[in-house]
Amino acid sequence: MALAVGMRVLTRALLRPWARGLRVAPGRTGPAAGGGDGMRCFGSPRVLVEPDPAAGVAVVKMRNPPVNSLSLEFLTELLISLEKLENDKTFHGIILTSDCPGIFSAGLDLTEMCGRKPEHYVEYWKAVQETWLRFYLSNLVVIAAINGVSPAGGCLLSLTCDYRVLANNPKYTIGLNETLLGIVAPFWFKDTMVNTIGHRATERALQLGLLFPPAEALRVGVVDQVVPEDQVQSTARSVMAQWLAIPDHARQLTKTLMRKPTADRLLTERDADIQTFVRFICRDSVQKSLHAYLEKLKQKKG
Ligand SMILES: CC/C=C\C/C=C\CCCC/C=C/C(=O)SCCNC(=O)CCNC(=O)[C@H](O)C(C)(C)COP(=O)(O)OP(=O)(O)OC[C@H]1O[C@@H](n2cnc3c(N)ncnc32)[C@H](O)[C@@H]1OP(=O)(O)O
Repeated sequence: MALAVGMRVLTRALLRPWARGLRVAPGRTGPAAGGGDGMRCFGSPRVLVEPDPAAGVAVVKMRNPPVNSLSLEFLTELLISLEKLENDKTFHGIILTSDCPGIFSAGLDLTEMCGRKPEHYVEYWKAVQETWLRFYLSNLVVIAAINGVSPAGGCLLSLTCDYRVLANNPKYTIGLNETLLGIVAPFWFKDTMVNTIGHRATERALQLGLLFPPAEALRVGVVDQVVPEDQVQSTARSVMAQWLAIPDHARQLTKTLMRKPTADRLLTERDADIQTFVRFICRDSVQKSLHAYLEKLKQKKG
């Protein structure tokens, strides 16, 4: 039932004008294309997929410049790429990384949550929920190669992965910083963090809106490994090999066993969660905070 609802959201998204023609954008043969067996890079305007069929792995590169903010279009393209890879028996794992220098993802797109109509907020929030559910419950091994800063929704996306490798650069902070924007991380953001670093550490991190630099992120457990910047991709590949050596069915069932209770909570409260989001985001005080935050980002330049 829940899956059917998810499929409807995805199908509806695919029917949107901007989503048409996104299914395959054939490109150059990928550098990681498995010894020239002819499998090409594919993807969409904002998501580049570099397949390595020999290894059963695809590198999914987010390229929604300037900051990989998770707009409705971008989330839809990410979902389409994920679905395509999941439906292709060649692939057992994906490495999620960024094509935008210094930025993994700036999180949810603030312009999707500012000055729009309630119907838009409903549509956007459904896409955010769907992305979390799909990545969190994916049967594939998903490894985040975090090669840039990763606040809020960017951090959440990495937390849906099975393993996180972060580049050792003090600028590459990661965390759920929603309170700094005057907004609140929803319960499933919080649950995902609790499952990763525990209750007390989450309580502190979320209330203070902490963005952890690499050493701190490793200490608290937000990431699993911190490596020199030029070793992020190779480390993600070695870790992937280790995970793919485990019998797939046993690993998948264990993942489901660990994650399903958390996902079920959102699945059973999905509509209520949308209503809560829309009510919250429509508040004057919240809109003011978000506008002020966006303005601050813009003024930073000048
Ligand atoms: C009871 C409660 C129940 C329910 C809760 C309901 C609702 C709340 C839930 C909402 C959950 C929200 C999750 C989020 O993810 S919110 C987004 C959080 N993100 C951030 O705080 C990051 C903001 N960005 C930055 O800090 C910097 O941009 C960054 C990423 C460090 C990069 O810095 P830099 O390279 O210097 O680039 P600029 O800052 O100059 O940015 C370039 C350009 O991008 C625009 N931009 C940046 N971030 C975003 C964004 N997240 N969304 C949209 N646009 C963004 C920025 O404004 C610049 O635009 P310009 O036009 O000036 O070029």
